[in-house]
Amino acid sequence: MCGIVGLMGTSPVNQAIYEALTVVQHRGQDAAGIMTCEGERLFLRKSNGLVRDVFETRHMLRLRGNLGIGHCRYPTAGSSSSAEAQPLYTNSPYGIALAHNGNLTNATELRDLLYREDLRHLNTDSDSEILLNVFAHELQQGGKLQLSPDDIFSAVSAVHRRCRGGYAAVAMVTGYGLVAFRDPWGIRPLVFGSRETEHGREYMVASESVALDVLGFELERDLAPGEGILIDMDGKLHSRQCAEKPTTNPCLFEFVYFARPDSIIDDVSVYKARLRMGDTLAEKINREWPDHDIDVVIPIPDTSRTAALQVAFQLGVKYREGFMKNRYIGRTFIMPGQQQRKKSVRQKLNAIDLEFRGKNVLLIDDSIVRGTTSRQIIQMARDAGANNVYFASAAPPVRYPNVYGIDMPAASELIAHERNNAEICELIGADRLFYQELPDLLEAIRRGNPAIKGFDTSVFDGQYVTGDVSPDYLSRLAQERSDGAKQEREANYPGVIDLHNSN
Ligand SMILES: O=P(O)(O)OC[C@H]1O[C@H](OP(=O)(O)OP(=O)(O)O)[C@H](O)[C@@H]1O
Ligand SMILES: NC(=O)CC[C@H](N)C(=O)O
Ligand SMILES: [Mg+2]
Repeated sequence: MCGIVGLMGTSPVNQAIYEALTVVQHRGQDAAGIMTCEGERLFLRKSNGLVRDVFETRHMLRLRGNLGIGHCRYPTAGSSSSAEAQPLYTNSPYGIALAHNGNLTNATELRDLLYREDLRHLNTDSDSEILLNVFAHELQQGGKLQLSPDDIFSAVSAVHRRCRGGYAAVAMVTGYGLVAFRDPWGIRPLVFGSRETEHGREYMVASESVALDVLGFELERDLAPGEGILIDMDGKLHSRQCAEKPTTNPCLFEFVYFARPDSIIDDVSVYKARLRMGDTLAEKINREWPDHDIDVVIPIPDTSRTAALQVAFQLGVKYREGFMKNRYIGRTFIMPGQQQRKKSVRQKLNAIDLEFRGKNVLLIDDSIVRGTTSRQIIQMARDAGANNVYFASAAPPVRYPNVYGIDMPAASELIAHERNNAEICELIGADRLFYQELPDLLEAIRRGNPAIKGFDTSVFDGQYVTGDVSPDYLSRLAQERSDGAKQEREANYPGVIDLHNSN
């Protein structure tokens, strides 16, 4: 998914950006980067790895200035090369750096136009480098030595006209300030907030509100779909709706899995939405199986815990933490290869036998995607002596690829693709399987903010809100980015030598 952060401060921002990145680390574990700006100079450190591993003291000392942006990456395009870690930089015009969460669906066409018409050079296969260069080209079109906020917002409008897909972005324009914008469909989340200091007001932009909380910033609001904001070098906030017909379609998977429960997205508390997912899931179980024989409800840590708690409560059954999580193993779903994901589930979770022995257990997970977790966990529950193992997912079956920032490019890798409940149940080895209904999931989220009319429901129903995702596009994507294709590409990849990086 990727986590992004931007900060316009009144004192050096390096440490605050680092801390904010550790708070959005759950969105991307593969690479991290920070770029800061002091006067005319930009400073960059980025590399593969977790935030805590990428930045050593010597790097932090070099990241000078009161303005900066940061990124932690979960790749959905290009390669895993550290050259594609973000922020990305282009010198012309003005010196611009950008960090992006999401995925462009018209990257191929844009790449071609950037070469042929805009005469721009791209050095990586990253779609984020494309987004950066479209923004840079559009800023250059103004041809001004001195930029005004209007010029910056016109460039954001042009980005919206040219780009399709999911994108939330933070950028620095050297000499002008911090810019942030959100795609006109409102797929990817982006919030901003501020805090008062003795030297004036500071602004922070982030993928999730939890980053603002932890850093002591007050959440002002979400960026509206299509909106652009600029915090200029005097610390003044400017904002503008830059899209012609914006709509709000937040990604359902943020609420199901990606976001931290203590975040608020589009005015919906993720925590409360997950509790409501638990309520409706329990209702369904009760409806379909009123005389159930479930002895205990057990969550699969971490993300399912909030929903599981409420399932147990509504069913009137005990809630027990039967699986312990190794706190030093990250999220398995966002790991890059299937082998690593599979191995990490066992390393990450271990059963407490006494909670399983001789019991009928209902395991709850937030979602079943490839089935990597559920298959192994059900076997572990059996090995621990469970009598019957039932399984329930707080999300509906995931049947279609994601093209907006989640690395699920191939339908064939999804366990629910072209399979019915009975077939999935058998494949994961459960005695019974329950899925949340899509209308119930929508309602669980919408109850937090009835003004949200639409959602990006694509992984559940194959409807893509940007309107440009054809069967042809999906089959090309599957060919290029399936686990097998990725493995082969990375093995034969010559690598990109990074132009602007230091060790
Ligand atoms: O069917 P799968 O392909 O296994 O994907 C779904 C699982 O992956 C995620 O867990 P993850 O370990 O990534 O993170 P978590 O600790 O936040 O639950 C999610 O919470 C499910 O448990
Ligand atoms: N998950 C994301 O937001 C990925 C951002 C971008 N497409 C990349 O691959 O780096
Ligand atoms: Mg999980």
